[in-house]
Parts: sequence; C-alpha cells; structure tokens
Amino acid sequence: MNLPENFLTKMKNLLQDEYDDFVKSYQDEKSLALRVNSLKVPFDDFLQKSPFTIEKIPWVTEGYFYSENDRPGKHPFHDAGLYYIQEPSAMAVGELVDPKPGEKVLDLCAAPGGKTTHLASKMNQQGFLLSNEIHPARAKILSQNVERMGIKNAVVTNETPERLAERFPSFFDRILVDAPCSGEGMFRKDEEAREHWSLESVEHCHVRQLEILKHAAAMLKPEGRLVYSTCTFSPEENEGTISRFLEEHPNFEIEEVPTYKGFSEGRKEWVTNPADKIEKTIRLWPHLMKGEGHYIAVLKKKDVDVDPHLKLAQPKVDSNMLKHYKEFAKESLNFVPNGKYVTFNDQLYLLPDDSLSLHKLKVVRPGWHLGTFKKNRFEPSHALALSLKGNEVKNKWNLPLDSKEIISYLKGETLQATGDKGWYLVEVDGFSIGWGKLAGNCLKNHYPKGLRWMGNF
Ligand SMILES: C[S@@+](CC[C@H](N)C(=O)[O-])C[C@H]1O[C@@H](n2cnc3c(N)ncnc32)[C@H](O)[C@@H]1O
Repeated sequence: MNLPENFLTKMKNLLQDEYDDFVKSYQDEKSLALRVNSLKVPFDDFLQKSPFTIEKIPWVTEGYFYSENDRPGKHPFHDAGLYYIQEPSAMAVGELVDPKPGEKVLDLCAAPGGKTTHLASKMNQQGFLLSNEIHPARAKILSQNVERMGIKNAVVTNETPERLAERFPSFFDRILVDAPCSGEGMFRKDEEAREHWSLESVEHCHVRQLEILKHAAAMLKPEGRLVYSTCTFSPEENEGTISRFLEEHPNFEIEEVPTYKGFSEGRKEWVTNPADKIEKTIRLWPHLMKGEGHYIAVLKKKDVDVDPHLKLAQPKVDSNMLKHYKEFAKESLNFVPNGKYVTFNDQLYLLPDDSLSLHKLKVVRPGWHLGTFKKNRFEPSHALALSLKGNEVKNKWNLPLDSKEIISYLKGETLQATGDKGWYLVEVDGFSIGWGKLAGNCLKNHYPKGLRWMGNF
C-alpha cells in the first residue's frame, strides 16, 4: 500500500516506539462489521436468524464483526433494513452520543448515514432527529438510508451549519459533529483518502472544523452534549481543534466518558496550549484494536441560555389528499398513523414531534414519508412499508428467505398470489421489505425501480 511519504514521517515523529506496530497494521485485513437495526429486529431474533458468522464488538451494544466470506451487502435482510454495514470504530461514536428516546438530536455532517441510523436506532422512533448533509448528492444517499432503516422521526436537510444555527438556537439536547477531515484513519480502506491527503489539507480541515463547531455550539441547549469525531490521526484536527474550540468557547468542557479495552487517551503533548482534560478525549488506533483510526471528544455545555424564541412548525396540508390517505389507512392498516401532517407537492409526510418550522430550508425529507397522491388515490410509500410491522397491516405476504420468490420480488417481478384485493405488506422471513398490490391472482410488484436487483442470483 502506497502511503504518503510526509504522512509516514509525521507519524514516526509522533509515535516513536509505537510507529513500527502502527505501520505493520496496514498489512492486516480491515475488520468488517455490521450494526443491527433494533427498529426492525430485536437483537435476540437477529442472532437466531443471522445467516452470517458474527462475533460481538465489545464497545457497541448493536455491533458485530462478520467474516470475510459473508456478503451482507447483497442480501434481502440488507434491503429490509435489518442492519447497517459500518466500520467498527465508527460505531463507538453513536455509543458516546448516547441519545435517549424523546430527545432532540442533531447530526450535522450526516451522510451517508452510518451514525445517523445508529442514533435513530437508540431513539426508538421517539423525539426529533435532524440529519443534515451539506452536499446535495450525499444528502440524497443519506435520505435513502434513513428510509431503508425504517426511521420515522428524522428530518433530512441539505443545509450549511450556519443556516441551521440561525433556525435552531439552543434547541438540541445532543449534537454530533462527525467532521469532514483529512481521513488518515481510513487510508487502509480508502485509496481516494490516500491520494487527496496533504499537509495543507490537514490545516484546511482544522479551520473548517472550527467553523462547523462554532455553529454547532450555538444550537446546543445548556447542559447538552456535543460529540466531535474525526477519522484522522493528525493532532491539528483532533486535540488541536478541540483545544482551540474550548479556548473560544469557555462555556464548554470536556466530559469524561467510559472507555473500552483498546481505546487510548488524547495526546496532550502533541499540541500547543492543550485544553484542560484533553487526555480524556479518545483515540482509536488500528494497531491497538480491531478497527480503523478515529478520534472522539465528548463536550458539555455549561451555561444557562436565554429562552430562544422558536417558531414551531405550522405545516400546510391538502384536505383532499388527507381524505384519500385516511381511506387507504382504514382499508389497509390496523391503525392510522397521525400527528402533524405536511404535504409537499403530491407527497404526504408526518412531522416528528417538536419539529420547528422548516420554511425556506433545503429539506430532502421533512419526516416520515407516508405516500403519494395519484389521480384521486393514495399510494403508500416504500418508507411506510419499511417502518411497518406485520401486525400493523390488514394484509401481508411473507416470503421465506430461502425462497425463489424473494429474489423475484427484489428483481421487480410480479408474483402469483390469491386473496382479497388490495395493498399487501411484503415481508422476508417476517420483516417488512416493500409493497405489493393484489388483484386477479397476481401480486403486482411495488418494490422501487431504483432499488431492484439486476442479474442472476
Ligand atoms: C466524515 S463524513 C460524515 C460521515 C457520516 N457521519 C456517517 O457516519 O455516515 C463528513 C461529512 O461532512 C460533510 N461536509 C463537508 N464540508 C462540510 C461543511 N462545511 N459543513 C458541514 N458538513 C460538511 C461531508 O460532505 C461529509 O459527508
């Protein structure tokens, strides 16, 4: 593996005796892992049904290593949102954000959604999760992952931290800044990160990180938790960024959090003017644990803010559309999902509790997508299917994991079926995966075209 020369020299100076072990770790295979989505499947059920060879990751409640012979990315359980494939060190971040159901949580740099889907799983569909991504194409991928994992209480935006800070002053209980960084910790798995790296990019990232943190700080409630993480080793972007941030924000302090075997301390001696307790921040090293390089700092806001005047959402909803939706819900579901509805063009959504006005923000997903209006009828969305359980619908069509039909369904083919006419929640081994519409002994396939499997399986 070709590692940048300047990077190696810098690491040698920093790590000294440890350097040889560090460099050797680049010859090891990267660790493969997945995180079980507790919104879709209780852990015990997953362990019983898992088709993979898995082993618990000590530092993550929901995390498991899988073996290199497994292919969890191309599996019906993946499409059903039973797990998210995620780097094992990255899972430590969600554990330390530790959001609780009912809280208001912001993930400011969220795409493609590894950590957002982890936070959502811990929130258990209760509270308000704002997942933001500044790059439009990446924000779309984030939104797709929110959908695949069956998350109901997330809003996805494509905004700058600055514009969000204007809208959400002192609002969130917890904020995650998983900052854009020079990516040194990902060199083992990401060739692009190796190619784009330079000493200048490290400095550039440090400046951008401080800017993002400044806006995050303004959005946190007093006593709230701000978690900062990177996937790089450079002290400038880790202890350096945090020390500088704390200098500029004396109303924040480093919080001590429990760590695990293989986690290391922040390095005071690697920066000038280190913040008090900087050694209580966390470094994850590839030569000391089974995972890539990461840095995590958990901060607490100490001050008491003035009451910010927040503008609650006053969503607009088309009453005709709502009528059709309620008819669909009465015919096809065992309950009517309700709350604050909002219509965007021909789409119907439910806002999470505590939503503020999203007016004039770039919104990719304003909440739980329920469906679309088409010529005086309502068509349920894929997001609705993925977040429903079998006992919540009138009709369901279960396809066993080892059946040919599940692959046919994922390819978009029509299935033979008999039963009452109408919408059926299609399941794989009891887990919702999409919709089908039954008429005349055929289950018409409503698996989204863009997600359909191609080729032979
Ligand atoms: C480390 S990645 C996030 C990974 C994500 N949290 C996950 O777990 O899947 C950092 C993200 O920050 C975004 N970003 C880049 N510049 C930014 C800026 N100025 N403000 C906010 N986010 C930015 C990048 O597009 C990228 O998606």
